[in-house]
Amino acid sequence: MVLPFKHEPFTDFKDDQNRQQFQEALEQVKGELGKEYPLVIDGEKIFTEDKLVSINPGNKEQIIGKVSKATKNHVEQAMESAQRAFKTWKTWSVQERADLLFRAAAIVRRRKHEFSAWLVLDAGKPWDQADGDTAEGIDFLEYYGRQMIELGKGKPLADRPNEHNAYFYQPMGPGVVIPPWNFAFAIVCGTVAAPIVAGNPVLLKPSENTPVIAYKLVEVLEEAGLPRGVLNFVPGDPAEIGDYLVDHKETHFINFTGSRATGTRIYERAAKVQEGQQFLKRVIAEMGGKDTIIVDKDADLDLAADAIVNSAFGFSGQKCSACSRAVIHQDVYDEVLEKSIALTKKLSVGNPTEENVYMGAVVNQKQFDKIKDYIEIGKAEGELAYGGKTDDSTGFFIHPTIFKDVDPSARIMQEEIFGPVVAFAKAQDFDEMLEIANNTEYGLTGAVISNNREHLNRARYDFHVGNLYFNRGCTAAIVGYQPFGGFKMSGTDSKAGGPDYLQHFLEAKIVSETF
Ligand SMILES: NC(=O)c1ccc[n+]([C@@H]2O[C@H](COP(=O)([O-])OP(=O)(O)OC[C@H]3O[C@@H](n4cnc5c(N)ncnc54)[C@H](O)[C@@H]3O)[C@@H](O)[C@H]2O)c1
Ligand SMILES: N[C@@H](CCC=O)C(=O)O
Repeated sequence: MVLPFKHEPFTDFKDDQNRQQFQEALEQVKGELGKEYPLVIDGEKIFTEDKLVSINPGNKEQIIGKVSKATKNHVEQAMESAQRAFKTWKTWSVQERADLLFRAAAIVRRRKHEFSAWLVLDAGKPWDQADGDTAEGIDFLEYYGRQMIELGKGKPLADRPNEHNAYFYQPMGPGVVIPPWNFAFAIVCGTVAAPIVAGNPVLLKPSENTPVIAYKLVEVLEEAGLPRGVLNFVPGDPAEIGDYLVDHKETHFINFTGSRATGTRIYERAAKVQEGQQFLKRVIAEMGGKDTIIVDKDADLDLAADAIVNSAFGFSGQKCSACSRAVIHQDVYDEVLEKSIALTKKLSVGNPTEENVYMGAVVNQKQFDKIKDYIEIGKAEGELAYGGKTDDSTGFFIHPTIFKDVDPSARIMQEEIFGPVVAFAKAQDFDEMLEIANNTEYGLTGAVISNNREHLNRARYDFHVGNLYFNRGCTAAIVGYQPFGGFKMSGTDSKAGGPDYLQHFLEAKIVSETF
């Protein structure tokens, strides 16, 4: 019997034993750094000369792993293997496919700290953030397994005398999964597990920043019994193989999570019907955010400051959901700003392999340079209220940064920075707060801190974001509790971790029999 879904508990790092076990996992993973990893095509491990070299963002000298790079030829072989695998994978019962995900979840759960330790070293995640990432990966496996069992029952239809109508779901065929690096385990897990449990083979091209932890998932699924060819691992240079994967005439779906620029490119290219293509491709594109926390005059101001600071600086703001805009009622603006600065001063920045580090390094030099540029832009657009310090001598460290008195149309209020930078803007009343909150091209997350029920009710419908939170921060959605996905240029609103997600990878079929 499958137990009802409950999210994976987070590790309590106040507990000595948990801390000790996490340290041991870090030591174990450190002993495995620098290894070479293959492509996986049709179950075969293929090592190539050309490699992606993944480094520790907190310690640039440390090589995490060297991962083989797929060429277009490899992608072609992977697609052929996926097509072959589809013939048998689609015949597995939904229960058998779901059981495979449950076994994979059990494997990860048993080695939870090891996976989190890889995230600390490969993605620069502090312990608690890494633990949350691994827990979310387990949740996706558990949740989508249960959802598939449910969908396997089809949907009820009306029948008439001598007529039997059936509504059921079937897989579509092979597709491509293109995840980002910032939830290097959870998002890879979720975006791969969903199409696979639905019966579709996958070509996984992980982010070039975090390919090692993605390979670890491939190993887990193999250990859980996934047949050859159902998951093909094709890391590589996106400039070389990205378009090829998307354009391929046998690619039935592209399950993408990443930036607006890449997502819109994929969306456009996938719309073109290639020679010999016999179906329309589906694109799931979950993209960036420019997320706002509104603080009403009638609000708990300590809660407001805590929500802003943790949503802005958790994982150094490298979340699509991160708060990068705080829009505050003029009557409480100074107080919320002061409280937010006071909380920010207490945050530690350092190498996340150490315990109790709040913020590690940002992911790479490119991201470091980009954030640094935005800090300079911010200095011209508003007043630097706190932070602004950067240091890339050993790793890519950026200190939490607050700008005040920023105009809502300023670049730092409009463009996704994806770093620990938050801009504060003052508003006269709730109408203006909502207007500012909605004045970006994104629509991913948002939060309202208020004790005014009428204002909360208005925000429910007029704050145009896919994930809206009341009296809490705007990050940390949990699978099955807050399905995730945004409006506007934040994407196709797929609601990952929600009850409608698997339908993106299924064809609904009706069979009507007269007798
Ligand atoms: N909405 C969400 O659920 C969500 C979740 C996490 C991250 N994000 C967004 O992701 C972005 C950060 O991730 P990133 O830096 O990895 O994004 P990115 O767009 O640079 O890369 C995402 C993926 O696309 C691949 N890619 C790049 N160019 C490609 C091309 N031409 N064809 C095919 N694939 C290509 C990359 O290799 C990577 O695997 C931020 O904008 C963030 O907001 C969104
Ligand atoms: N689902 C995550 C964000 C994922 C994007 O980076 C959250 O809710 O914070």
